Amino acid sequence: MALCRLQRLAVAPLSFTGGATTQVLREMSTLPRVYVTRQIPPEGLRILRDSGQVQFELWDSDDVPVPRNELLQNVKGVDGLLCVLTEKIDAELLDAAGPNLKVLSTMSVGFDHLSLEELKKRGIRVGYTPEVLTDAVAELTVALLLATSRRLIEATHEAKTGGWGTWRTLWLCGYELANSTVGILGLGRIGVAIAERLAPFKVKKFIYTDVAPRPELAKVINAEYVSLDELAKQSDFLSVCCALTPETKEICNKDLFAKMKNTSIIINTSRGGVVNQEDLYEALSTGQIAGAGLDVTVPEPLPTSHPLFTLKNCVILPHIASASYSTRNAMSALATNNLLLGLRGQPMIKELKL
Ligand SMILES: O=C(O)C(=O)CO
Repeated sequence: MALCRLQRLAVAPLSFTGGATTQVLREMSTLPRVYVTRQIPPEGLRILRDSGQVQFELWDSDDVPVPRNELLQNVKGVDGLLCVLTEKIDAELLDAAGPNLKVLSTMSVGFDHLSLEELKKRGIRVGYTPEVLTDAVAELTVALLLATSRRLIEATHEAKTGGWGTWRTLWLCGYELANSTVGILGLGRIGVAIAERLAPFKVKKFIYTDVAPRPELAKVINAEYVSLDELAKQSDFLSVCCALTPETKEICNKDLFAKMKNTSIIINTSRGGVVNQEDLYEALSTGQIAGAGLDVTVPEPLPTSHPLFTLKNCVILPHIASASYSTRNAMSALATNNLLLGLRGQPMIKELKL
């Protein structure tokens, strides 16, 4: 497949080359070898090329992820690996890479695709990309919340397809943020940034839950710490912002939905695995809750035949929360810098404590 060809690049002091010449250069070069699992945005690629620090190979497509078998082949003997969230970095892959692999850098804030235990066991350092995407994710969360609560997708569909009759008193009514209680499940930088953007909509109260109170962050948005039960009971809008861990897997399930108000809306911009989708379908289709806005699902992409797509009160986006040009470039730059620093044995800008 032309799009998915493996591009081999050897960077300065070796100049760009390709094909057989690269092979020769690779044999001659003593520069650390790096594999990049995706055609990352230009800023990161430029840093990698200009560094003169590594020779790298790239899966030269953004449309098709590198097939697992190819990935297992391509990582053999590399010193560094730069991946995105679609690659499962587990024991099999780390074994395939072998003992040279010292640094893994993921172009994501989430790290549920990484087996941290296996990475730690092998002494591999891990970089990731928090903070640079906070604004983009918060912005998209607000957009998704409003699209869901004010039924924007349904409304444009009605307008386009002849459903727009006379002005009607209760047609396409939704729920407003003014005087509402907004609950945040997992209060971190992103939860705070969402609350900061929602506050001017005259939200009455912010509440949150987490494994423990986070007073420093909560103070910024004047949020009250409550139990998960209270979060479900009180929230008019429940924004899921927690990482996917064994503890949070499917934490939004039928027990939680049963405690929510039938006027409440859940928004998930974290990871699909935090929500039990069968239970969500049930809660939405029976009117137990009013709506859901999902930027993340299990699996991704969600098959177009999935029952959630049949529901008018479920707005589904294809995992685009961080998808602005500036943010994706910043993520690629940070991921690349983390990788290069790690390979030099220096502290990364953002490194996971394993
Ligand atoms: O960075 C992540 O973890 C994402 O989900 C994409 O922005």
